[in-house]
Amino acid sequence: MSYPWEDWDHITKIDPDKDLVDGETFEDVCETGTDALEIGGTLDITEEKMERVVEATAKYDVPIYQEPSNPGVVIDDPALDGYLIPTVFNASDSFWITGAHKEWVRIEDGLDWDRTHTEAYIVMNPDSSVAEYTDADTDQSAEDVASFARVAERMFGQDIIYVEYSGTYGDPEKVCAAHDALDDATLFYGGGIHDYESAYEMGKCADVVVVGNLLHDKGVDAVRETVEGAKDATAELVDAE
Ligand SMILES: CC(C)=CCC/C(C)=C/CC/C(C)=C/CC/C(C)=C/COP(=O)(O)OP(=O)(O)O
Ligand SMILES: O=P(O)(O)OC[C@@H](O)CO
Ligand SMILES: [Mg+2]
Repeated sequence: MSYPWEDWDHITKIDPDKDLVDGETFEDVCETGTDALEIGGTLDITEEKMERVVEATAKYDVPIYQEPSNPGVVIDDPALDGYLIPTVFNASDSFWITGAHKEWVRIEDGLDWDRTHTEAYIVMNPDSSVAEYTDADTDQSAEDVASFARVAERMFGQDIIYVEYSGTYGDPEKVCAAHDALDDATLFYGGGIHDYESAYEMGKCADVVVVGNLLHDKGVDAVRETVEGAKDATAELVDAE
């Protein structure tokens, strides 16, 4: 089975609760060269806010995925290419590993399984909302992170492993360790990517870099730089093969 994210280098994550920089549009976001849009955030997300972003981005070429932070915000919109459903491997509360998923399946009849995929998160920034929200155990060495990644791929059949430092730049050694532990699964990295260099450095370790806050704080020119960094990192890895 092949999946679209196997060809991606860069995702822009849009938080429906936050505004774009003044004067910028969703068309500008779609023209940054990013490979996909992921729409989601942890706090204060509603169906209405989700719908607004999907509507504004649907007419452009970039694929759009919803990343719901709880079952109550999932929207049924044909414009979505799919759903990327988190499961947090280092959550202390099993609700964030399988519990929310069970509730979702229980309340929702007729889930579109072909468009539904999971992301195996390893949450690493103790100060992020997502770490607090899921009560994640973020004290993980490179070896721990690599082992979680291997468990996710080999024992739980996950196609996407996501090392998440939301809000802060992570430790490339840990991200590279996760990458080395994987055979075929795709490694996403997100957290604190803010310029060409940071995208390039993490792009050397992860298959896909995810850029979030930068879009809302600095805007599309800054995001475009990170697209270039991520793409250059991949191109060099391919050349070296
Ligand atoms: C079963 C369904 C439909 C949903 C459950 C999904 C789960 C387990 C969610 C756990 C939390 C999670 C991993 C959410 C993904 C979104 C995310 C990481 C957003 C970024 O969060 P922060 O940057 O920390 O938050 P803010 O930007 O909102 O402060
Ligand atoms: O907002 P930033 O720090 O770029 O993180 C991106 C993403 O991984 C958040 O889920
Ligand atoms: Mg955020």
